Amino acid sequence: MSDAIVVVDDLTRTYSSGGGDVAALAGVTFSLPAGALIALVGRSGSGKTTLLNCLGGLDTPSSGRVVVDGTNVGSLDDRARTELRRDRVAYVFQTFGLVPMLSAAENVGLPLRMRGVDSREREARVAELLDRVGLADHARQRPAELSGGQQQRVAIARALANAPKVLIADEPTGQLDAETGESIMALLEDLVRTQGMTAVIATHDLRIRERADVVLVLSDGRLVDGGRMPAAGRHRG
Ligand SMILES: Nc1ncnc2c1ncn2[C@@H]1O[C@H](COP(=O)(O)OP(=O)(O)OP(=O)(O)O)[C@@H](O)[C@H]1O
Repeated sequence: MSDAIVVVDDLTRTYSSGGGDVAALAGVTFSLPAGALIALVGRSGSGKTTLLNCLGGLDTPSSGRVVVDGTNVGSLDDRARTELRRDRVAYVFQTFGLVPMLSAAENVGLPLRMRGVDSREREARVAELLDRVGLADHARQRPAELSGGQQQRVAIARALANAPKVLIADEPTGQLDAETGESIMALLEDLVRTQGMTAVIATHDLRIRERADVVLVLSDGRLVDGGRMPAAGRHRG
């Protein structure tokens, strides 16, 4: 499986809480091809967020291995983890996570600023990214001046800023009406197909199954479907 961009091997994550240990993930194994759209589904509490957080280095496995783009995420020190999150794995959240005081353009430019990209190059890249998500005319607006769907587009543009190999999205349409949610899913699919990025999208929206190359189904912390890697993603280049 040399072209796997994500390899998860016997991953467990156990939380200790007042009522005893909770096995949020219990022996999850799968591989994902580069350039694929992955839907992660399962009932509330099945472990979706925990899995995404382990992929993105926001949470640490109790045991098992998570390899993203050749890097063993579980064994990274803080600096390497920060670099992974800055350069190779990007997140999109249900609640958008934009900085309220900054304009759309400034929000999108933040990851570039953090990487030390100079202002001229940053401006060009931000304009390109906003155009890519259909917001070229909204660059100066702050999040509160944008609709929910537009805010999520800004968050997606920001996630794309450093050209990540893997985009992780946790319920990206959870706060949006059905039609707006559909347009966000269509945008994410289009980005996967045209940029060769892999997107892992946790969602309750079953329509994503129609778009996805792989559907991972979690139940009580176990993968009950989708562990096998298909031949390849449908990257159109
Ligand atoms: N920090 C924590 N401490 C204790 N238990 C936790 C913690 N985070 C998650 N859990 C538990 O782990 C299990 C999986 O939670 P997780 O948030 O990954 O599920 P989910 O599938 O994303 O749910 P939802 O669809 O509701 O977001 C749940 O039983 C949850 O209560």
